[in-house]
Amino acid sequence: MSLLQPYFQQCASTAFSISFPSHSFYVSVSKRTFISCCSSQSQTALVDAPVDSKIAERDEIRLGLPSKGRMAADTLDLLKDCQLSVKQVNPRQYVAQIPQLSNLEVWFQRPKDIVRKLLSGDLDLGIVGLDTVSEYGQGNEDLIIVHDALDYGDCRLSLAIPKYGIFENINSLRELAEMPQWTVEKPLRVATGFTYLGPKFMKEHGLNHVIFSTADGALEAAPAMGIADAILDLVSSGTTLRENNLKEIEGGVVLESQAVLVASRKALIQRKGALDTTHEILERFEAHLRALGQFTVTANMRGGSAEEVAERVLTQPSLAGLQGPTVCPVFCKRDGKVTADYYAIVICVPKKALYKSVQQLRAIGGSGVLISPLTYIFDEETPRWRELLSKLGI
Ligand SMILES: Nc1ncnc2c1ncn2[C@@H]1O[C@H](COP(=O)(O)OP(=O)(O)OP(=O)(O)O)[C@@H](O)[C@H]1O
Ligand SMILES: O=P(O)(O)OC[C@H]1O[C@H](OP(=O)(O)OP(=O)(O)O)[C@H](O)[C@@H]1O
Ligand SMILES: [Mg+2]
Repeated sequence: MSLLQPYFQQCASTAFSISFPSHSFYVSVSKRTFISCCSSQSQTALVDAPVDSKIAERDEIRLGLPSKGRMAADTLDLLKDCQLSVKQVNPRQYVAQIPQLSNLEVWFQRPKDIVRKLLSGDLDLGIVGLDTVSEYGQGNEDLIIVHDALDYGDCRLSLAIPKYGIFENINSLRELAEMPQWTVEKPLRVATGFTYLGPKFMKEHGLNHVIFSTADGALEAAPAMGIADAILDLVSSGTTLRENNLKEIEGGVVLESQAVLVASRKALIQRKGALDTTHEILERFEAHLRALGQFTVTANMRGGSAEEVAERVLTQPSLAGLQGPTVCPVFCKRDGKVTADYYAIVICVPKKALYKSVQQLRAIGGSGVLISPLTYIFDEETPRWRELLSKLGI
């Protein structure tokens, strides 16, 4: 099999399509099985592939979280901010609970194993980087991104080349592809840990004379060591590239990544309680993440009526709030009579537009402007939930 290098692609719950360069055929398998997958780069991985239409029986829903590394602490912080604190007795214990979600078990795993275990049916939900889902999920349709922007772990998978030598004047993927140096005998050598996404990207962009090598880390050393011409790796600050005399090129970004909530489609459809639990987690995430970008602004404004004040507020582009301003009379007693000369307005403003909003409020007569943080914004229904139901065909 490794000689023929077939591509294995799960195409249905009970069947796999095995494609060879010239033809393809299907085999039906009726029980859980381990399948060795080979890519065109001879990279071999074991995938615990679920082939039953039924999922493994268990009562708990399992959520996989990164056990260590860059994503681990931020993931626990996000859950805590959503009032879903993970109770872990000690850091070496790999199973934990979230008391607010009684039917859920947390399992700490390495990010790539979270994706593999979602595919094998050993986890139902997971939080990892989109890069990891894309690399290790290999487009498997059982994986569904439930929340695509958890707002941490930002990075991009990007192609980089040396700043010097034959690459000095090469600044785009097109220019790199058009270099006469790359031939069948002497292909462009790319070092990467992304042995699925790398070849796929190159093929899709018409770079045919390319070979890949892989290493577990410090890839940026490969060009200077003479091992590779280019590297394909994650970049966030860009410091590692800079320090190793490498540069990114236009059109060379394979993927923009951040932390995502990912689920097994099969688990959401078949496992009792999985969809409800996912709904709750999604709602809490959405409510928290929406609120993160906003402040509540309260100000007093002199006016003849609530409508007149609202009209004045709505003339300003940064003061529209989520659905419009809340305007309430501020009552005071003057000469024994209760009157409302002032109105309090309450709006949500994007953090980025805070100062502009304060200026606009002042311009229309606002005074005593109070700014408070927002903790959660719960909408009637989150767009991502509707999207998820439609992806599930519900
Ligand atoms: N500068 C960065 N470099 C690498 N990963 C980053 C960076 N910024 C954010 N990330 C995110 O963090 C994840 C990597 O975290 P970590 O290094 O813990 O992963 P890992 O899979 O345990 O790595 P490894 O198995 O190679 O040790 C990436 O998949 C990516 O989503
Ligand atoms: O753009 P930057 O902020 O510099 O980050 C990018 C670097 O960080 C990661 O490496 P990591 O620190 O995980 O080391 P490793 O490659 O040796 O595992 C990644 O593989 C890049 O090398
Ligand atoms: Mg590195």
